[in-house]
Amino acid sequence: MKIAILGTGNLGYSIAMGILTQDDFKVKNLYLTKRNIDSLKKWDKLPNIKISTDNKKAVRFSDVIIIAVQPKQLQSVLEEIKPQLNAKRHTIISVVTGRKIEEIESIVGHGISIVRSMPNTAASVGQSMTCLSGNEKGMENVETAKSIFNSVGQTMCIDEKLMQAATVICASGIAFWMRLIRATTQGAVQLGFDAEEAQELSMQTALGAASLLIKSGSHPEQEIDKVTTPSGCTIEGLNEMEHQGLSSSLIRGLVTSFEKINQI
Ligand SMILES: NC(=O)C1=CN([C@@H]2O[C@H](COP(=O)(O)OP(=O)(O)OC[C@H]3O[C@@H](n4cnc5c(N)ncnc54)[C@H](OP(=O)(O)O)[C@@H]3O)[C@@H](O)[C@H]2O)C=CC1
Ligand SMILES: O=C(O)[C@@H]1CCC=N1
Repeated sequence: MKIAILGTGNLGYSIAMGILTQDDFKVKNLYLTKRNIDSLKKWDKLPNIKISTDNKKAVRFSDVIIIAVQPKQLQSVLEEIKPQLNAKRHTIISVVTGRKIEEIESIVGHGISIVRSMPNTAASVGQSMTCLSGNEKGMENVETAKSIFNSVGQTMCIDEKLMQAATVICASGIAFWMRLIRATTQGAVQLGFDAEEAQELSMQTALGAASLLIKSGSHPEQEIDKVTTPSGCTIEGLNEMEHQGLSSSLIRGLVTSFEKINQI
């Protein structure tokens, strides 16, 4: 597969990194663009990778076009590449926040296969959660998008109506979970661990909690019941966190983030 990433910034770079560092997924060519390519120079010598400022050339040399520019930059990039697009050959995968499939179609035309996707920066370490939806032609080719994003994590096909919510939960979610890990690290330091140890304890415990749910398929409360000894320290801490609004503040944060995303 020949893939172009137009706009290799934070997210585009994470996707490229994920694709390049896993073993099973074979990419014939990876064409990476941005306007200032200094930050990509170190990849220039790798085989099958092209670094360029030329979006049109990238499209001509690729089958799948991942667009990872800022929302305000999307229109001009689409207008720039439109003359190069071939409905029989190309699939556009947009990771751009808040830009609907119909907005992309209104610029490039209705015959083009379009997949709207929402990965996250954990793609760089093969652990993205990526939501996908597409126009009719895009859904015919959705296996192509799935194969790319399954190579850097897990995928879920969703109704496009849920894409904004998916952005908050999965993409912004990386930042939210980082803050939780940071806060538990700070708590561990206050309880006597040095900073490095504290972060290790916090990270591995977060990974353990997620892994328990993934592997057992159980509900979080079932796992909580196994940890909360009657009159013990866990329930005491948990209840204090809830008195201080832990669940409520998380849910309110998600809803506030969702309200903002609908203005982007
Ligand atoms: N960061 C994240 O975790 C997530 C981001 N998103 C969405 O992904 C998109 C990218 O986000 P993010 O990576 O954070 O943003 P960045 O600003 O880091 O990346 C955008 C990149 O696009 C490049 N660019 C701008 N204009 C052009 C152009 N005309 N041709 C080629 N490249 C161009 C910029 O580089 P240069 O200026 O050198 O051209 C920049 O590297 C956004 O729409 C964002 O909402 C979605 C999910 C998660
Ligand atoms: O913060 C943002 O707006 C983008 C969308 C999700 C992650 N970054």
